[in-house]
Amino acid sequence: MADDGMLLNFAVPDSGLLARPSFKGGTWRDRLTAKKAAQNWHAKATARLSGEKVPKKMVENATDVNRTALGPRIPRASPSPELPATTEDNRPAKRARVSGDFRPSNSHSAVAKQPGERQDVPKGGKQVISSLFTYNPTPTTKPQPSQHSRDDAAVEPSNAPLNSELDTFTSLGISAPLAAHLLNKMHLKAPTAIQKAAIAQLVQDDSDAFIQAETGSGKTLAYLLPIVQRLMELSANMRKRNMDDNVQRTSGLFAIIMAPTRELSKQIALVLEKLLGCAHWLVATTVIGGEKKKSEKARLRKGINILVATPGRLADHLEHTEALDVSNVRWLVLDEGDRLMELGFEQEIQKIVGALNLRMRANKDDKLKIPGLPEKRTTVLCSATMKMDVERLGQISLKDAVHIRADPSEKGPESGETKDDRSFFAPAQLKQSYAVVAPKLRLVSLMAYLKRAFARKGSVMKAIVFMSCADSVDFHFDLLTSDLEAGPEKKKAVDGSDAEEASESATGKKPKKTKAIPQADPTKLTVTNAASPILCAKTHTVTAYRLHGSLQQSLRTSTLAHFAKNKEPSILIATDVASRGLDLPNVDLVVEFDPAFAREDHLHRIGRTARAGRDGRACIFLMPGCEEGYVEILKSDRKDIEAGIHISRQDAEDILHRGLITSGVMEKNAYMDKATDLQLATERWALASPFRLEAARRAFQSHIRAYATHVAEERTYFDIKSLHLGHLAKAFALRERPSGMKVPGARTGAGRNDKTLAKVRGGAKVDGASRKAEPNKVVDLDLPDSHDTEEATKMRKAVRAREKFMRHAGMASEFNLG
Ligand SMILES: Nc1ncnc2c1ncn2[C@@H]1O[C@H](COP(=O)(O)OP(=O)(O)OP(=O)(O)O)[C@@H](O)[C@H]1O
Repeated sequence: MADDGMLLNFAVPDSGLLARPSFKGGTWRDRLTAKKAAQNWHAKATARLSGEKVPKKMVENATDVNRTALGPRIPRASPSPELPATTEDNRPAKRARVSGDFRPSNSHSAVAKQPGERQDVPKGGKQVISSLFTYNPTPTTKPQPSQHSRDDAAVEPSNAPLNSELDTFTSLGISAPLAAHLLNKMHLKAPTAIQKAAIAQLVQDDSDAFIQAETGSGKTLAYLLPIVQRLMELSANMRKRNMDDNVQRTSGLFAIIMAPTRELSKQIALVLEKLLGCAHWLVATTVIGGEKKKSEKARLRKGINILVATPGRLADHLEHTEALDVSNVRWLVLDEGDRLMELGFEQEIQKIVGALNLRMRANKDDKLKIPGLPEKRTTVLCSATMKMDVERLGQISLKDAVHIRADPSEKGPESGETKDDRSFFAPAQLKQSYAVVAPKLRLVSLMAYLKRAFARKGSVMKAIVFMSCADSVDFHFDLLTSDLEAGPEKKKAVDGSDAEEASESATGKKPKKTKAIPQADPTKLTVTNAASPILCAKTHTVTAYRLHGSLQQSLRTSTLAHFAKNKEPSILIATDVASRGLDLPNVDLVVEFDPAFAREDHLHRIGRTARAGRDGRACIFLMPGCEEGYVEILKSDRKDIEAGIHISRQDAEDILHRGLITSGVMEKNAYMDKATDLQLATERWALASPFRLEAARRAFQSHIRAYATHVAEERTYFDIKSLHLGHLAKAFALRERPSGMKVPGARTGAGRNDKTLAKVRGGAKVDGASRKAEPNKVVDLDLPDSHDTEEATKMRKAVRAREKFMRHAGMASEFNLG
């Protein structure tokens, strides 16, 4: 609104217009914005009064500043005594506009009703439209100038293949045909450091082994290659003795590889299949659940030599499938041992190890049938960490194990450092950064960050964004794959369509123009990939994918396969179901939008990039305040932090500016307008459909619950009582007060009701004057008691709480227990 009309009413004192008003209260940014607005207004008024033409830019600036200051938070100039006040100027500064009608009366507002827009506001529901840039907590830490001075060239990758001519697969005892197959078919020239150590040991020795190495260092081949090599030797032995031609599928089951999730098992099976290309007489299969047991049984009956399994399903088959003969098993691998324990597979593993021991003893004569079959079984345990539960797993499964590490000079259990999981580091070449972003700015900052990342084709091919819960993944996926500018009548073509249609759009084919179905739920779980209009650039499209445990297994598998194969820029929004062991090619960037529940999870997440010596970037979003302390954890990720490697920092302003202001613009604060517009567009988008609104509320609530499940020792950084729920709601495009939020069909747990959020805060009112939480009140979320001192108890409780949270949030199958 132009101010011109109002100025006509002003009486101008002789002294000329204006003793400059003073600006008090708010942050320096608020005061600066208000001061600029007043300066513009002052210059304009003076020009008008002296009959000069007002430059157009000045008018725009004044309007822009007002718009940015949408919310009433901008401290108004104290009315000058010389200034006859208008009604507008006399209006007391309000913190936020709260009204039954969610439309602000302010005509400057960018929230004016859009044509065709639905106003899905609950009857009598309060809407809060506040400015994005006011009342934000200020960061407690400042960036160090040196934090931006990382010398990339000096960093040697820590998980790359070795480059000495002496380090070849054959020099480690791998046969020439297998080494040739590795080179010609799998394009692997030299082993990585962990492969060198593990292959040399396992090819010639039958001792048990504990393999510990960082992410992306090639652990899978480190244990698969020796097994395949030894089985090929068995075959050669049989040929020599003129027995059968080779080892046949009916010769027996020789190796079992256990992994905690179905995805990981499938991935291992794929690598194994490639490896067996040079020994086609060896047969491998998987038993991992999610498939009919009958067909698994049929495969087992036909005979297999190597089995990849999840513990639950394997234990089941051992009990119920007669055809599964494990008397010849001489290699047992427990991959991701710490995860196996975390997910509560201890009992199953105990059962399996017990059954293997029993049947091996009972069938000792069988080895005569297969000359060269080792007397004893070799058990290999792989884990990134050496936590107490891994020790327990070692006790169950290993005997006199050799500790294999990439760098043998590192200290191990023999040095008495068994419980030190600080021996698990991020790859040296991984560039880490953190973004300090206030809760209200989180959503727009994420979009700006991703926009910038994908702006230039090729700068980022693939990115993974980690979120804390499935509901949040669904909400963000839906948002990123929607056209925020289009009204509901121009709904995205993939809304309401099935997965195949979505896949087509992802493969570059034109999306089918399906008719918008008004009642179709756009959040429905059959669509797991679609183009992301907000991230697409003129030169390329960006496809967004979602992945979490509430999706059907078949959909999860196809989504991962699709993401892995996609040669165009793409982004996977996922829960921790994608954090462990998954080897997705060309992931250049990992964004931890919600920090992980524990340091190890965080290391596994960022380990999805910078694999096998390749470059990679990772960025974690932290909120100002106690979360900034998490930087200490980030520093502990790095072995090389003392060597001058820095973790760079970005603030929300940088992110918004870089992501939203493209061409050589202009005013310093233009990003505020853009961010405000974007935020308002997301809010309108959420309001336009009851499904979206519900999904946004559900995502918000699940996010808060997930927030409460950080492991006890990290809860100083993630203190749920310090969360500003009202601000955080804005990051889910919500205009409602969290206290009154109702989610029909929310995945609530037993005994939970709509007051959950208030309870999270220790019974304090969520909004309004009594916002402060009562510090000593116990958080009522069925969470672990934070007063425990014993580490083991803490960990167990945290895991139990997390499992409980998942159950309550309807994510029981998050990890696909096999
Ligand atoms: N010798 C090698 N040379 C080049 N690339 C390799 C080599 N060995 C493995 N790789 C590649 O490295 C990547 C990571 O391998 P793998 O998944 O086995 O790592 P990992 O150590 O198990 O990682 P995580 O701990 O994340 O599970 C794979 O893409 C694999 O093909």
